[in-house]
Amino acid sequence: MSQSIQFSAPSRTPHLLHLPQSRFHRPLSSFSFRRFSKYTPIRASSSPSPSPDLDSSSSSQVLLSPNGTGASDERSVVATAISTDTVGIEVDTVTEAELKENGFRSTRRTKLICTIGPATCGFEQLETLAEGGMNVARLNMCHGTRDWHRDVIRSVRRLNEEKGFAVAIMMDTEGSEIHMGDLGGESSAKAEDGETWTFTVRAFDSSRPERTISVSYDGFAEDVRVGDELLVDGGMVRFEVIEKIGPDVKCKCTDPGLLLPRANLTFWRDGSLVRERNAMLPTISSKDWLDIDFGIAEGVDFIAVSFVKSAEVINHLKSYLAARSRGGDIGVIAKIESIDSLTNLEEIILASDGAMVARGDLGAQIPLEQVPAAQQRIVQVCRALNKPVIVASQLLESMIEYPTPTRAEVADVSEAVRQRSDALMLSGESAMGQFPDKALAVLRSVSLRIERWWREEKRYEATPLQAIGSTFSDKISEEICNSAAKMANNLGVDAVFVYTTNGHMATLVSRCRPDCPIFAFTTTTSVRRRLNLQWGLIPFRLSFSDDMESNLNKTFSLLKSRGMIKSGDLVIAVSDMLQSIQVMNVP
Ligand SMILES: Nc1ncnc2c1ncn2[C@@H]1O[C@H](COP(=O)(O)OP(=O)(O)OP(=O)(O)O)[C@@H](O)[C@H]1O
Ligand SMILES: CC(=O)C(=O)O
Ligand SMILES: [K+]
Ligand SMILES: [Mg+2]
Repeated sequence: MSQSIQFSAPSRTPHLLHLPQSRFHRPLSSFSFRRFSKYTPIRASSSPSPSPDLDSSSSSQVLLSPNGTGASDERSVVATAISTDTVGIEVDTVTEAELKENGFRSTRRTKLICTIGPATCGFEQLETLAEGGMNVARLNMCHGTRDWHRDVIRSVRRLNEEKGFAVAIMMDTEGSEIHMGDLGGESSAKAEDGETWTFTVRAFDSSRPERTISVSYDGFAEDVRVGDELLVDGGMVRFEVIEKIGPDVKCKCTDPGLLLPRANLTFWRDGSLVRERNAMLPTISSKDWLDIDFGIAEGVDFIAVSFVKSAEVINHLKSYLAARSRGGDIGVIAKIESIDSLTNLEEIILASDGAMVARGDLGAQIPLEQVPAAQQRIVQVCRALNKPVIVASQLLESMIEYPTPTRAEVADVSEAVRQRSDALMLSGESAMGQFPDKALAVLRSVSLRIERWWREEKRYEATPLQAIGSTFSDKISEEICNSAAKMANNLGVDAVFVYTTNGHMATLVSRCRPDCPIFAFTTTTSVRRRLNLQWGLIPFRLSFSDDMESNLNKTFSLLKSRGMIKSGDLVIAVSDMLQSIQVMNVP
C-alpha cells in the first residue's frame, strides 16, 4: 500500500501538455495507479520537462523500456525488466555488500576522495582504494606527465567497467601561483637552519646545483625584496631573503624542514602576504588550458580550479566546457585557497558546481588560526547554495609516515564530518604516503562513527535551508525534496529513492541531509559518477520511464533479487519527471 502526492501543472505550461504523445511527459490522467490506492493528486503549477542532458542512447533506453508504457500486471513487469536488462541495475559490489551486511541505515554518507600518486597509481592499488571506499580519484596536474595521468584515468575507467564501481575522476589544475621546480627528480631536499639557499628563475638542463631551487615565476626576483620572508608550503620551511643577484635570490633558512617537489612559495613583508605582479597572473595558465583539453579528451568528471579569484574565471571555464564537452558533463569545482576567493566566496560558489576547502594553500595565505572559521563558512555557504563541498589537506598528514593517525587528526576529520561536508580528501597520504589504504580506512571508520553518533543523538533535525529555486518548477522540486527529507526523518524510513535524469533532484534531497541513505537512480553513467561526490547519495544506473509505478516495481524487483532490500522496508520515492512523493513499504 502506498500513499502519494503528485504535482502537475497543466495550466502554466500548455506547450508541453499539448503534446500528449510526448514520451517525456504525459498528463496524469494517462497513468493508472491501481496498486497505489490512496493516491491523491494535488494540483500545483509547473511541469516536468525533458532533461537537456539525456543523450540519445540513454533516452532511447528510457523510452524503449518495456515498463514505460504504464501500469501492467506486476509479474509481467518484473519478468520483462529482468529479461531486457541483463545487468538491470548498476551498483558496485562494495556498496552492494555494505547494504546487505549493514542494512540501509548504516551506509556511509560522507564521500571520500584520494589523490593518486606514485603510491597508488597501479591497477591493483586503485582497486584496493575503490574497495576501501574511494568515491573520487583526484589527479593533481602539478605533478606527473600527461601520459602518466592518462594511464591512471584509463585504469580507473577499466576498474569501473570491470567491477561496476562508479569512481569519478577529478582533475586539479596547477594554476599559476609561484612554486618550486621538481628538484631534478629527487623526492625531497632537506634545508637546515642557517644554510644559504639560492632561489632562481634560471632553468637547469642537467642536474640541480647544490642548495639551489628553481622557481616557476619569471618576475620572482623583481618582486621580492631583501628582508622578505619566504614560506615554503605555507610555512613548513621558512627562509629570509638576504641578497638579490640578477635572477638569483639568496635566502637564509630560518625554519628548517623538507622541501618537496613543486612546493608552493609565498612571500611575506611586515607580516602581510606580498601580492605584487604575481597577483596579475591568470588563474588558468596556458599550461592549465592544455591540461583542461586533455581532461575533456579523457572524459574526466570534475575539474578543480586552483587559486580561483572570482566567479568570472569559473563562468569562462564553464562556457569553454559547454562548447567542447558533451553538454555539462564536467563539473567545475572552485578551490578556495586565497584571500580573493574568500572575499568573493558567494559569487564563486554560485557559479561553480562545488567547492574545495583547500586548507594547504589557504593556510599559507591567511593566518592559520583563521582557517577553521573559513572552513565552517565555506561548508555553510555550499550547503545553503546546494553545492557539494570537499574538505581537503592534512586531514591525516602524519599517516604519510605512520600507520596510525594522531588524536588531533581524528578530531579534525570528525569535525569535517560533523559539519556535514560532502567529501573528505586525502592528499600526500594517498599520493605518496606509506599507508594509503590505512589512511582511507581511518576516514571511513571516523565518518561512520560520527554519522552513527548523529543517529543515536537524533541530531538530524533540519536547520532551515534558504529557498534557492529560481523557476517555479525548481521551487516545486525543492519543496518536494525538503518534505521528503522531513518525512523520512519523522517516519523513520529506510531509504529515499530519487529518480532523476540530470541528478538535480538527488542533490536537493542530499542537501537536506536526511537520516537515511538516498538511492539515486539515474539513466546516464556520467551523472551517476558525478553524484558520487554528494553526501548520502548511493548512485545507481537504471533505465526508467516517466511511469513511477513501473519504475518502482522494476527497482524493487531488481534490488530484491540482489538482496539489497527486502519486503516491508519503508521507502519514500521522489521523481523529477513527474514531480511526486510516494511513501510505501517494499511489497
Ligand atoms: N602525480 C603525482 N606524482 C608524484 N607525486 C605526487 C603526485 N601527486 C601528488 N604527489 C605528491 O603528493 C604530495 C601531496 O599531493 P597534493 O597533490 O595533494 O599536493 P597539494 O600541495 O595539497 O595540492 P596543490 O598542489 O593542489 O595545492 C605532493 O607534494 C607530491 O609530493
Ligand atoms: C588541495 C590544495 O590545493 C591545497 O590544500 O592547497
Ligand atoms: K593543484
Ligand atoms: Mg593548493
